[in-house]
Order: sequence, then structure tokens, then C-alpha cells
Amino acid sequence: MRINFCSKLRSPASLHTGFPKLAASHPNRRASVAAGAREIMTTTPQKPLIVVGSVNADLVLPIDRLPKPGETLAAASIETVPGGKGANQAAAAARSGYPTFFIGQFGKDDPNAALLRSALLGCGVDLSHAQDVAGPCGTALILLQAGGENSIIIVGGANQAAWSLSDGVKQLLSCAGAVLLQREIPESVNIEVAQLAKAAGVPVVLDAGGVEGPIAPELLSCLTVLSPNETELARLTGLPTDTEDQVRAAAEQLMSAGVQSVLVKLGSEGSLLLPGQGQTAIRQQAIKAPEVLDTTGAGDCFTATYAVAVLEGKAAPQALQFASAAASLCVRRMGAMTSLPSRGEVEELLAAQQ
Ligand SMILES: Nc1ncnc2c1ncn2[C@@H]1O[C@H](COP(=O)(O)OP(=O)(O)OP(=O)(O)O)[C@@H](O)[C@H]1O
Repeated sequence: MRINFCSKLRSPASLHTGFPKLAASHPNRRASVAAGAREIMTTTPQKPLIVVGSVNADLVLPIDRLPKPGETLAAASIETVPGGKGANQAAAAARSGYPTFFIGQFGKDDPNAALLRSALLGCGVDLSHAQDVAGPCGTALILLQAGGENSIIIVGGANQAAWSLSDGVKQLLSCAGAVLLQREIPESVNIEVAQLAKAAGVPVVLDAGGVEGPIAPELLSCLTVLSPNETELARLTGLPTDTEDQVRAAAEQLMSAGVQSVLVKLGSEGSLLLPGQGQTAIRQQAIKAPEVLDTTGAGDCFTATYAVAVLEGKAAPQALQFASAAASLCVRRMGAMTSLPSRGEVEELLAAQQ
């Protein structure tokens, strides 16, 4: 069943999500906006997070080494697990207990589509606006070599097939709390979605992961938050990102290209948020994991839970802490979607930090 959220929710002008207002220059303004958002959240339904992006079947083959040209090797096993940055981020947001729609495309002739749908539904993601298209699902063949090195072959499949945004999706976008994008679907779709959201006053977050290469200026100019890791930041700007000062300078260059704020993921070193032009950067250390088992999907978990926390009215430092706790839990377990923590687990870890 498709729910008409717009009819149930306050207009964008009257619901103060933290995104655009966090850029306000007066420090008290941020606190009052966060408090105002919390007050509204207790009395009205939450505006949903809309994740538009990729969903992949990850076929994982453990091998001793890569085959040479012309050689045939045996893999010890084959496992199919749900993945794709869009799906991972939608799952992370929904596992945090926030109402989340995933707008993505499944290959209707692909038996893996059922597995992917069921994994997302199991995390609480609303798939009522997802599409089935001809051909295979997006698929990643992951050659997992002894020693932990990965070699990956991606089949774009349904993620890269033609997209057509229905009227229902357009309506949903116009009354969302925020829209979350990545770079594993055609850039033209991201541009269309971002422009629709921006026109409706809906914050747009882009995780820079996915395809390499420059981001179109018309997409950059729609972004409330751009979130690269340090490698993506270096590629996007052509600047070094080896030191914190260099990271800051590169992030500032992105802001001068039209992005409102930049959230850089620094792996085990944590993250750095530049909240807006002329505002002080906020540094968040990673929350140390007793044992790091698998960092796959940590970035997806971090970006999505940061978006959730801001939508819930948390001020930027608390939103960063929330996302760091979620990502820290994620690296303690194997897998991407399978390692995403629940809301309760995140809150328990945050409480233990105090
Ligand atoms: N070893 C770790 N211990 C604790 N937290 C971690 C660790 N690695 C990553 N994190 C958390 O996860 C966040 C995102 O990680 P990272 O910077 O590796 O993202 P990414 O490169 O986009 O990841 P991926 O592409 O694997 O999804 C970090 O900002 C940090 O909070």
C-alpha cells in the first residue's frame, strides 16, 4: 500500500529539520532549531527519509589467489549477500528506527531480487515505491583472496537500466524529511532527484561513494551535505588529504563549489564536519571497537545514521556521535547489511561512553 505522507505531515516550511538550519550562523539558533524539531517530532509523524540508489546481490567467492589468464581455479564456497550502497544506507536508517523508503530498481527476471527485497523488508525499509525492471539485478562478484584482499567485478544491471521517476515518487520526494543519494546509479537520476528535492526545500545528502569522477556542478549546487571518505575527497578535489589540515582545505574547496556542508569520513580516525561557510569545523573521533572484524559498509552506516540523527533534531556534535556509535558497532561484525546495528544497540553504546 502506498501511503500519502504529504497529507499527514506538516509542510516543509513548518517542520524544522536540522539540515538547512544547522548552517545558520548564530550558535543559539542551532540549539533552538534542534529543540523545536524534537518538540514537533513528539506531536507529528516523522517526515520519511528517502534513499534513492543502488541495490546489489554480492556474490562472495573465497579464493586462494586470482586466476591467471586462461586458468581455472576452484572457490571454496559461494555466498550471496545483499549489498549496494543505496540498499545498505536505507537498511542502516531503518534499523535506526527511522521511517525510510528505498527507491531503487530490482531485476525482475533475477532470482536474487527476492532475497534482496526480503533483506530490506527485514530491516524495516519501505519498498512500496521500488521498481522492477527487465534484466538482472545489480550484481557484484567479490573475489575474496586469502589475506583479506578483495577484487570486485560489478554488473550494473537494474541499477544502471533506464529510470523513470513516477508521480508517486516525485510526490514522496517533495514531502520528505531528507533525500539520501550515492553514486552507483546514473548521475542523471541523482541530478533529477536532487533538483526536485531542492525545489521543494528538502535537504539532499550525497555519499560520494560509487563511481569515480567529478560530480556534475548541477548536482553539487543542490547538496546540503556531501560526504566523501578521504580517498574520494582527494579524487574529487585533486588535493592531498594526508593530514587534517589538508582534509579541511579540500573540504573547503568543495564548499566553494556550492555544497552547503561537507562530512568527511576518516576510517578509524573518525570524521570531520564542515557545517557551513565560516563555521567552525567539528572533529569526531571514532569510537574504538574492541575488535575490528569487517569495515565493509561502515561508511554507508555512518552517512545514513548521521542523516537520521539530524532529521531527529540532534545538533551536529550529537549527530556525529550517534553515527560514530552505529559505525563502530558495524565494524565489529562481518558483512555490510548484516552488520548494521539496531537503535537499541547504538543507544546502549552511547550510554556506555558517558
Ligand atoms: N576501525 C574502526 N573502528 C571504529 N570505527 C570505525 C572504524 N573504521 C571506520 N569506523 C567508523 O566508520 C566511519 C566510516 O568509515 P570509513 O571512513 O571507513 O568509511 P568509507 O571509507 O566510506 O567505508 P566503506 O566504503 O567501507 O563503506 C568512520 O568515520 C568511523 O566513525
